[in-house]
Amino acid sequence: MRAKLVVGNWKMNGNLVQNQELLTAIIPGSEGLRDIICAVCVPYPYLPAVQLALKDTHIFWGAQNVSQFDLGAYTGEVAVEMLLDFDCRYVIVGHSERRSLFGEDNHTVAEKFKKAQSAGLIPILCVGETLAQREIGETERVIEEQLDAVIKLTGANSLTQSVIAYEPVWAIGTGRTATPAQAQSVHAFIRSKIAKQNTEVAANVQILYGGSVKAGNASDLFAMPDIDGGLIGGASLNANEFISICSAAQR
Ligand SMILES: O=C(CO)COP(=O)(O)O
Repeated sequence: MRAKLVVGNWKMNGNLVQNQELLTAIIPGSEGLRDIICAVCVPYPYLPAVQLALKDTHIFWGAQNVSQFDLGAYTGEVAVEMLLDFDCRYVIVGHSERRSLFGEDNHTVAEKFKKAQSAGLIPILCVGETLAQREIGETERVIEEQLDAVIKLTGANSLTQSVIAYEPVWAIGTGRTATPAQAQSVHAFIRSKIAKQNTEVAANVQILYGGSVKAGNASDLFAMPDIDGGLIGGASLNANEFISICSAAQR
């Protein structure tokens, strides 16, 4: 049985004071949660403060990106070893904002995935199609290419120690959510694709949905058989919303 997982992606938001307020409100709310894993992925500079705030709680933390390179002359980059210094458990790789705004292609994302995993971090691999791609019937092809780049570099077995997040680009920050049936259909496609290589890995890998998840639509999404939780953007910045979404993921 796969555990449900809800991850907040704070994106480039917050400051020291606001983050502390947010976590102070989330922590007590998280204490009553059962059978679900919660985490927040925060901007790099706040990792020490977030680690300090969360270290004795049930909430895990992580980063939103990582370098594909080893330590060295890469100005402005952050290496996996640095994330380990702050006990990160998760790192998001290949978010659509990184792909579209910062030029990360499938191969770069796969390298980041591999680097994170070889250091013992759990990569959260984001995949998803744009509206234009969906409208011309390319959804499965796009997602297949995104997954294949990782499988080619690391092997399908590596997906056991990872999380996949299906985030349709047209649903991110738009208030437009994929219907539970639309999301389920893509999640089932992802799982069946992995099953062709390894049925056990396919049965165990957590596949999250992301894109305008709110307290009001989370239960219907999480009730779908192949949706194992959510990757939450905007709503993760509001403690009540985030805790409600986590509660909706409880069995
Ligand atoms: O991109 C997302 C999470 O990574 C989703 O963002 P929103 O929940 O704000 O749509």
